[in-house]
Amino acid sequence: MVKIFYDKDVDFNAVKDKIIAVIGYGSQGRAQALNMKDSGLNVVVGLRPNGSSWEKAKKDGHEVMSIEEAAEKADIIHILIPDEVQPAVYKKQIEPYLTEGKTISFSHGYNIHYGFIKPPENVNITMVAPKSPGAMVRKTYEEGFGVPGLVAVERDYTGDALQIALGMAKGIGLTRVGVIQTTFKEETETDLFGEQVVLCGGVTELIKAAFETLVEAGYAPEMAYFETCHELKLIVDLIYQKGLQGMWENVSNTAEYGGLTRRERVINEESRKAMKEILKEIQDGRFAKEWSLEREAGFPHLNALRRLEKEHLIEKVGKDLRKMCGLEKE
Ligand SMILES: NC(=O)C1=CN([C@@H]2O[C@H](COP(=O)(O)OP(=O)(O)OC[C@H]3O[C@@H](n4cnc5c(N)ncnc54)[C@H](OP(=O)(O)O)[C@@H]3O)[C@@H](O)[C@H]2O)C=CC1
Ligand SMILES: CC[C@](O)(C(C)=O)C(=O)O
Ligand SMILES: [Mg+2]
Ligand SMILES: [Mg+2]
Repeated sequence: MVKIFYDKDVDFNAVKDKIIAVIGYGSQGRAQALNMKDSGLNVVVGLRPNGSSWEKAKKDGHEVMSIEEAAEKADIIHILIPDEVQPAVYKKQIEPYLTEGKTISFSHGYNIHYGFIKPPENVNITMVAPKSPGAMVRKTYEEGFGVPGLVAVERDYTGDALQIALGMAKGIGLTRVGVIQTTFKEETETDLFGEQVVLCGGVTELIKAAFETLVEAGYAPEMAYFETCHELKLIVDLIYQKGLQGMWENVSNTAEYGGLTRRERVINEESRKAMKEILKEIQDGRFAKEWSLEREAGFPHLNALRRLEKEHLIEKVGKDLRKMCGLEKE
């Protein structure tokens, strides 16, 4: 049984007198720093002085300083820069200031789990991870609610590491919805699997394959776009709000029968085997090693794949149709 924490289970005692340095001001950094500050916590933001985030964070009213200064000043150093740059920034700009009893905190277990960051023995290692992109973390907080989240403790040096992680989770607004206690290993492996197989990898390839099938068969790309991409949101919203059952109840009986009888021809034993292989690569560290090598080489594969994705017909058609629907400007 998972343990879930709500607002009523958590207080700010472990964090209220501490300085929390949010390192990075991107998707998660901005949302989490603003939410914790608005919740009354002592937040400073650590950034590289020549980067574009500096002015943004200043404009949002934060006390902004270099990463080294923030790491030195803070009791809790919450690292919210991209996973692939964290090890180098940590080693040079954070580790020298990570003194006894401090807490190093993450929103993804990746670098700790795969050993790319190895903090000293005399600090806490914690995780507070919203289960949502940053924009939603901020938007729902401002609306008085929040998004669900995870907390984990990899090392409890001070004896109150869980209370520190939970205090931060409350400040971010996550305990308004519910925060599950997990481990760095479980969060890392399930997060990577989810984004590779369903959320980012699986769904985009499914959309593209279905779009290409219709276009190759002579159907208008605009029709193909609406059918294989645009309407997906409506279906996902139904599943999100009412579960699979609620979705089936809301589509036509024809769609229900066709979907239930055909889906295993698309996602079948072969796909399940591929999912198991992908999970194995995540579990045994092959994916992490590949991603590190890709970064060291200057992202050649990622850049080529980005270019191909950008040039796909679905992107050109989609842009025009999203403009038509008032979803995208310019
Ligand atoms: N994106 C999401 O919604 C989610 C992310 N996470 C996790 O949260 C963490 C942060 O991810 P995310 O918010 O996407 O990150 P972003 O890519 O949005 O981070 C951008 C920030 O990192 C700074 N930055 C980038 N490179 C460097 C560098 N070399 N040195 C110093 N600062 C740098 C940028 O500063 P500058 O302006 O100076 O370039 C900017 O402030 C990751 O661990 C991720 O896995 C977890 C859940 C969801
Ligand atoms: C789904 C992608 C994600 O895992 C996320 C927003 O949770 C990420 O790494 O960005
Ligand atoms: Mg995720
Ligand atoms: Mg992720």
